[in-house]
Amino acid sequence: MSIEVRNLYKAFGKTVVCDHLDLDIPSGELVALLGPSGSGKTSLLRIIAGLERPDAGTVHFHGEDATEADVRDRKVGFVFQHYALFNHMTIFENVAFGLRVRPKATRPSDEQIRKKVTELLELVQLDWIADRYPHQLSGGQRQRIALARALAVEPKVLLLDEPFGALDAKVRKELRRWLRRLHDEVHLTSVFVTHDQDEAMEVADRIVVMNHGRIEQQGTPDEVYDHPATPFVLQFLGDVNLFHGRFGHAPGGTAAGAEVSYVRPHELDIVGQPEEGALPVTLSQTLTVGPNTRIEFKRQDDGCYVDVEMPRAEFATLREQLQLAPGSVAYLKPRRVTRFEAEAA
Ligand SMILES: Nc1ncnc2c1ncn2[C@@H]1O[C@H](COP(=O)(O)OP(=O)(O)OP(=O)(O)O)[C@@H](O)[C@H]1O
Repeated sequence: MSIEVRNLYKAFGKTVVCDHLDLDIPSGELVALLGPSGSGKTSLLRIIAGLERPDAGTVHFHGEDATEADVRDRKVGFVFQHYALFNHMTIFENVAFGLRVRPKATRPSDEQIRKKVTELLELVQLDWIADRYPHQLSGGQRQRIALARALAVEPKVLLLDEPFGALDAKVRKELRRWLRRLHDEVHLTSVFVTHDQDEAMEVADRIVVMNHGRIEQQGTPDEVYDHPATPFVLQFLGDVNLFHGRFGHAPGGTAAGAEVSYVRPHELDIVGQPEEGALPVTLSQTLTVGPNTRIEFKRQDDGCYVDVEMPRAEFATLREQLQLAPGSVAYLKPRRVTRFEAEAA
């Protein structure tokens, strides 16, 4: 089921959380609402869910106006950050719950419920813990059960609010991949809220970047990363070095002064000799984390720091070749520069 949001407006007192938003979510897509804390992601999700009323604007589900529809009639499934499983019920009964509380006329038989719950537990690969209780499960397992429970009532839309937010980094990573695979099997229109750009990039078909209640940009992960529409999107999606004016030129020139140049740390080459367009710098320190080394340089013109990142083996070779150590002089050449007008930055 597709979702169409039109001219949506919502404010809490003076805080505008949805500032005349338009958004189209095609049927079957997995969309991430990505933005910093307070940008309005959760409010938008709650309005789509029917848990919150907009002040103005509409939400359509597959062309039908659902703005005034009750949350129960919207056929949405929810998964929240804090898994709200019933502790006194087995995992099986937790997943079966939504089916068992249906009115008699639409309630499936015990046999149908058994079949459905078993299928869902297999889908989330936890059929072997059906008889356990929530406290006997890990956080990651509980979130998978929360997802199975949301899917049990066959929602037309799945809404997830920071579903992995309470889990540690390793489990989070596993569950991202797992959610992606699950979505490829089920193809349910899904919207998930996250403030983690890696999570959005890895999981979503499309990313909607939000800031101050507005949509800054939407597109595939590659589109928003490679062609950021605004300095905010560029900076939110990963580390970046900022240079006033044209890269490699001192700020203050007429045309150059009106621009800001951005270069990501992994898009800078280190060379040993001065070259046209290369920035003279002094090595300050290096830091190796996992497979990459981050090298911090100080610009010779204005003393600002510039970060470069590269695979650790590559840096080890380069360090040998150029005899790099703290205090060494080197030159930085960008492989790619993104420029915005200074006012936009
Ligand atoms: N019920 C409410 N009453 C008053 N203010 C609210 C309410 N809900 C949200 N807000 C405010 O609206 C702003 C946007 O909140 P929202 O939860 O939508 O942002 P978010 O992008 O999801 O942020 P986070 O990642 O921190 O949850 C925040 O400043 C928040 O304090």
